[in-house]
This record gives sequence, C-alpha cells and structure tokens, in this order.
Amino acid sequence: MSRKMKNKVVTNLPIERIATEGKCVGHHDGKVVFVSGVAPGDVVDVRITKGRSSFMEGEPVKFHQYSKDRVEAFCSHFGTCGGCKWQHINYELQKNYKRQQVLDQFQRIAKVETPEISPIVGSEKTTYYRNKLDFTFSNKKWLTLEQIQSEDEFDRNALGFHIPKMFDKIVDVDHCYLQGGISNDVRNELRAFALENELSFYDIRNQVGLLRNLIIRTTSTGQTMVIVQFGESDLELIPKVMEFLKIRFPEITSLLYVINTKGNETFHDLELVTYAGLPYIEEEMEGLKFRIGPKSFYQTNSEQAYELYKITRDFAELKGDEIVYDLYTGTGTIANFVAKKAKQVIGVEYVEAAIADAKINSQINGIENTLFYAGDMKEILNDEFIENHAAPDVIITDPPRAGMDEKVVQMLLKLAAPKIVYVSCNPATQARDLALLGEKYDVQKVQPVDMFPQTYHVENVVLLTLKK
Ligand SMILES: C[S@@+](CC[C@H](N)C(=O)[O-])C[C@H]1O[C@@H](n2cnc3c(N)ncnc32)[C@H](O)[C@@H]1O
Repeated sequence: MSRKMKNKVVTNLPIERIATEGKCVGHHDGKVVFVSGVAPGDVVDVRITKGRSSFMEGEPVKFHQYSKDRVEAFCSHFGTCGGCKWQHINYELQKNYKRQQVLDQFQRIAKVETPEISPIVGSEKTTYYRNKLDFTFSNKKWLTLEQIQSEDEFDRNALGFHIPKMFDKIVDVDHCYLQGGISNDVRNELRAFALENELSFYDIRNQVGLLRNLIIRTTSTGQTMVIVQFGESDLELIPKVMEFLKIRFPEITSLLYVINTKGNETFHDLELVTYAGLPYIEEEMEGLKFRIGPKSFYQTNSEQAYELYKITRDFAELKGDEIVYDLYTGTGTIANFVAKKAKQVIGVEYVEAAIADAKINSQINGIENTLFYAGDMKEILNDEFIENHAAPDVIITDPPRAGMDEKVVQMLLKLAAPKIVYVSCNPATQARDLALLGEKYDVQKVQPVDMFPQTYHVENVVLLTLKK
C-alpha cells in the first residue's frame, strides 16, 4: 500500500522532531514520514518520494505554518547545495538536537548504561569554521527551474559542490560561508580565468577535461594550501593555470597540483607537484606545531579540534607514567598533544603519508616519547604488536565514520586497558561498538562537541573504564 503513496501529497503534516541524519519526522496513517528541509513545529504538505511498508520519505511542497525555531537561511545556495542543511534552524536548537541524537543512538543501539550526556560544547564560529573545502569542476552545471524554463542560453561550466545524490551535477558556488580567508576569491577568480581562457571543465561521464578539482586548506595561523587536480596532462595549460594562481594570490603558502586521469578523484596514490611555496601548511595548538601535507587528514574545524583534544586529554587523566595507544592517529595530532603527560604514546594509522607527518610533528616539537606505525588497524593491532610494545594503560581511539572493525573491538577487549577514550564522528557506529565493549567496560562520561554548525553532524567523546 505504501509504495502506492509515491508522488502522492500528504497534507497538513505536523513536523514533530528531528531524527537521524538531520531529517525530520511526522506521522501519517500510523506510519513515520521522514521529511528533509523542514523544522520541528512546521506544518507542511509533503510529496512522498519513497513509500515502504514501515515508513515513507518525502519533501515539503507547501508550508501552512512555520516553526518558531526557524531562522532565515543566509546562503543563496541553501536548498540546492548539500552542505549547511540546518541553517534554517536556530543554533541553540541545533545544539540541543545534536545532543539528542547522541542520546537516541545510545538508547537505541548501545543499550548500555550511560551517565547523563553533558550539554554539547558549541562552536563560537557558526560560519567560516572549516579549514578545508573541496570544489569540483564540471561541465554539468545544476540549473534552476527558472533557468531551464527561460529561453536564454546558459554556460554549463561550474565550479562548486555536488548536488546531493547526483554525481555529475554541480552547484556553481558564488559564495561559501564555510571557509574564510581567500577561499571564495580563489575559487571565483580561478573559474573566471578558466572561462576567459576557454579551458575545459571536467566531464565526469566521459572522463575528459582539463580542470577537475580544487582543494583549499587554511590554518588558524593564516597559511593557505591550494591543490588543483587536472584530468589531463597538458604541459602547456597546466603551468598557465598554476602561474595565474601564484601571481594573483601571493598569500598562498603552498601551491600544488596533481594530474589525475583515473576514474575517481582520490589522489592518495598519485604524486603531487609543489608549484610554489612549501609542500605543507602548519597548524598550531598550545605552542605545538602540526604539519599538514596535501594527503593528510586534519580535523576540519581547527578551533573545535582544540576543544575536542582538550576533552580527550582531560578524560584520559594522564599522570605521566602511562603507555597510551592513539588508534587512528591521522597526523598524530592527539598523540603529540597528550605526549607531554604520558610515558609513551604509540600512534597507529593506515595512511603512510599521515604517519610520516606524525613523526615529523613529533620531531619539530622536540617530542621524543612517541612511536608511529602505518597499517590497517585490524591487521597491525595483533598479538605480535602487543608483545613488541608495552600493554596500554589508556587507549584513545578516533576511527572514521564506519567505526571500528569488529576485530579491532575484540582486540581492545582482549587488551583490557584500564581506560578507553573513544572519540567519534558518528554516534551510531560508536553506539554499536560500545554495545560490544560493554562486556568489559562501563561508560563513565559522554561529551558531545559541535564541530560542524549548520549540519546535523556531531562529534562525541566517551570515557570507558574497565569493570571492577
Ligand atoms: C577521524 S580520523 C582521526 C584522525 C586523528 N585522530 C585526528 O584527530 O586528526 C580517522 C583516521 O583513521 C584512519 N583510518 C581509517 N581506516 C583505518 C584503518 N582501517 N586502519 C587504520 N587507520 C584507518 C584515517 O586515515 C583517518 O586518518
């Protein structure tokens, strides 16, 4: 019956609350309806886009009542672009919903006893907080309905972000409120230069075109890295583009490019060329320097990363004589950040370039009690590894969104370190892992942190102690 609902319009649906992944929930005919682009308190007509036996999904087509918690969205790309999906909800409420999400996931999935979840640590900056953005060049610009219906011809080249669920359509970004500094100018002027010089924008379907991707990374110390990804190896045009950026933006401290003719945009396996400046940028925290190469992961909100690391260090309560494992260490930021307070810190991560940066980060900061290893966690963290190193007193783990592999969780249970500090960017997978760790561990503290205002994403730090 529900499949028949597809494209039908449910009228006057009161929106009740926010569910996972930022969608809101209403009820119709005893079924849950997930609706995007609305806020709790709205009353809307919803066109059903998906009907299943237990739930439906839809999008608003008419608003009868607006929630009192709504605010005016500030970005002209709101509703089209996949980022900042919560900018129509006031920030105080965004924070409450994020905390609620952690609570919901823990109750639904973890099913372990938890102490009260602390109020979320909010971000002072609610715009211009990201230190990294990734823009795509495309010859398939997303056109608005008015543009499609108008008689005018439109240039279809675009530089911006992917439209959600459409791999080849790109919203041509005029201004992005996520990254400050020269980011908006670099993107807009590079696009203008490319259009003026009739350079080809990437055609993702046919995998041809010169300009493929633009990555801009900034630091709180004012450094900027710009990486241009080219889809063709044109030795005449590439220097022309790079020279334009070098001359026009002397503020760029690290200007690189990479030629990528593969089927995907990742460049972990490709060689980057430093065209001007240094091959890295440096972030600073409590006087420590962190070197970030083009292939390294670094938390994308530097100010909130500092808050996150302080909470992690506080939860670990190090006295100076502990062996600490920092799993999924990235460029070793947490490892180096806590090293002063530990006997030894061992960081593990699978991106080799990040491990090379982690070692350099220890070196440039004069830190001598860290060791770093590159490898897949489920392979490297084995009995031999433990035999070769002292057993940990504290384990800090900060896995990707997918959480920890079950083999890794089993290893943590076997290691039975007195304390685990689990940092996560996905409370659902964290809750799943906690359900397993619950066999030997109690959850002592739960502290959500907002790294990504205007989105539903939430970071969460949990302290676990070994059951007595
Ligand atoms: C959320 S990041 C944490 C980085 C770091 N703790 C920080 O704060 O900068 C997760 C890291 O896990 C690494 N990673 C993902 N899967 C892995 C695996 N199977 N084995 C080892 N490391 C992995 C990623 O490369 C990434 O650097």
